[in-house]
Amino acid sequence: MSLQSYLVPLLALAVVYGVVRLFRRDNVPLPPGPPPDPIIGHLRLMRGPIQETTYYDWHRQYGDVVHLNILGKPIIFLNSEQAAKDLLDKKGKLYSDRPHFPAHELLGWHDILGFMPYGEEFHKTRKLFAEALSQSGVRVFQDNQLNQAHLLLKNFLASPDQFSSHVRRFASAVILEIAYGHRVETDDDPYLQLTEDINQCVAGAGEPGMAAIDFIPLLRYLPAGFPGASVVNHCKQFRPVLQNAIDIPFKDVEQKMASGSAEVSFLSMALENLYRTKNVSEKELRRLKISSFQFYAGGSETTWSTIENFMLIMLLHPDVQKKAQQEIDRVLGEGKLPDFGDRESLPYVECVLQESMRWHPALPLGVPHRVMDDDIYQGMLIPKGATIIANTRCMTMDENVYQNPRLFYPERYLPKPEGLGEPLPGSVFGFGRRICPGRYLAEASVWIVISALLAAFDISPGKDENGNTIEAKADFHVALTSRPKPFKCTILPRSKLSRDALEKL
Ligand code: HEM
Repeated sequence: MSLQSYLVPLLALAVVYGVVRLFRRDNVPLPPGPPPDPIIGHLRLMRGPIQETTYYDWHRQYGDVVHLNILGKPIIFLNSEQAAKDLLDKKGKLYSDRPHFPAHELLGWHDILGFMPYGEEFHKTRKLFAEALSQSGVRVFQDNQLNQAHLLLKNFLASPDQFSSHVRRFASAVILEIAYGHRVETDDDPYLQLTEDINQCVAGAGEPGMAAIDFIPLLRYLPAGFPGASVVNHCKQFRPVLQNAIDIPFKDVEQKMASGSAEVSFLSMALENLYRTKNVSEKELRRLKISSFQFYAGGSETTWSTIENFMLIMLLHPDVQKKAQQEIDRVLGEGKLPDFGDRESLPYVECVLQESMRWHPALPLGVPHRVMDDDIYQGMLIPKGATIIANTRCMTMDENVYQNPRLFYPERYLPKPEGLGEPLPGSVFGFGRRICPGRYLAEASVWIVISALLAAFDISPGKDENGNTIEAKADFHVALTSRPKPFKCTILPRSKLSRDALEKL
């Protein structure tokens, strides 16, 4: 048979496929959503900090999958864990891309794992994380987490009013030691300043996929005073600061490895592996450099927020705090501090951890995914290129999954009849091929801190300057990560035994 005789039927097939696809696409409705304005679509709805209650209402009104369009750009909200699993988990190959984030590109973050497009480089980078942060692999970091947790307790004892900066320091110190082998000894450690710079930089760049510049890329060419364009200035100003945060620790580790004084870390181990191969390329070095930076860019603020959320929740629910303390006293004995080996013997504390992450997830809207081709889900079109938001906040408050979801009720995870037998929140670390690679490390860091705090301290409402009790309020910042607005609390050792144990640390 000649080439032509193959070509004609193949071309005909391709045309038929294209026509069927177009026809199918045109006849499939988009998911429902609130009514848009002409031309600008839902732009007005997205201005200002996004109110999670709004999304919650949309779920009730429009269902598990909601469609918005902003200046013609489709955004799909997945409001139930089932919808997110069906699409992001089961169709991972299609749904694992990230939207283009112009603000983060201006910062020089184009090749950081969290914002990287799906493809070959993604797989190579992700492999580095998977190797270092597997469920069993993260056990090697437990000594570091325990030491830092004990340091946190000592700091709480010495200056309880500064609890927020102590927690922040804990979250950064754990990650810095794991990523670079750098041990934070003092509060004026220059590496802590680097993590501060990153946090400030992230905060000013807006929510990835939700900032004005994500919808109007032209903003980058307009004067900073133009509405929505100030983010461009912020990114340009922070780019060199961020470059330092990427370069300085990397060079430090390289130098220490050359002089034989480097501590074991993610970066030193990865560099050692790399140097075993003959030709090390610039690209491979850059991959390691940006990946170790991603450790603290991804792991510091999220861990800090999760622990502070827990602390505020304990103020709001003193009965839960008491019950968890009773479990710890019963299992470990009064005045004893927990170790990782105790985790399985403290099921109620485990439920408190999971319930804290459900009741107020640190990343309420996850990190946006992007669908790489048209898809049809339950008779609705998910158009190619749409930004996909896994609406964690809605998922964790889903009345179809959790009875009375607004109630903070750790027992809900215990098997019936003692509890309600409800599932652990499966959405807080994201989905599919982009699921948080640091989740085992993160859970371990948060667990050791909350179990040690419960064992050693009573956390109760703070006092104002006149000595009156300040009533705790569930008041949170709404941004990429969500944590409480500054609040006061009283942190006191639970007993003489606890104080003695703390003073011995
Ligand atoms: C309690 C703390 C943490 C929370 C709540 C959290 C949550 C998340 C979420 C929701 C995502 C997005 C997943 C998706 O796109 O579906 C994510 C991504 C990511 N997280 Fe975490 N995370 C935490 C701690 C950490 C830690 C400790 C590390 C590093 C050591 C880390 C590294 C990353 C990275 C690299 C990504 C991007 C993954 C990718 O795009 O493929 N995270 N995290």
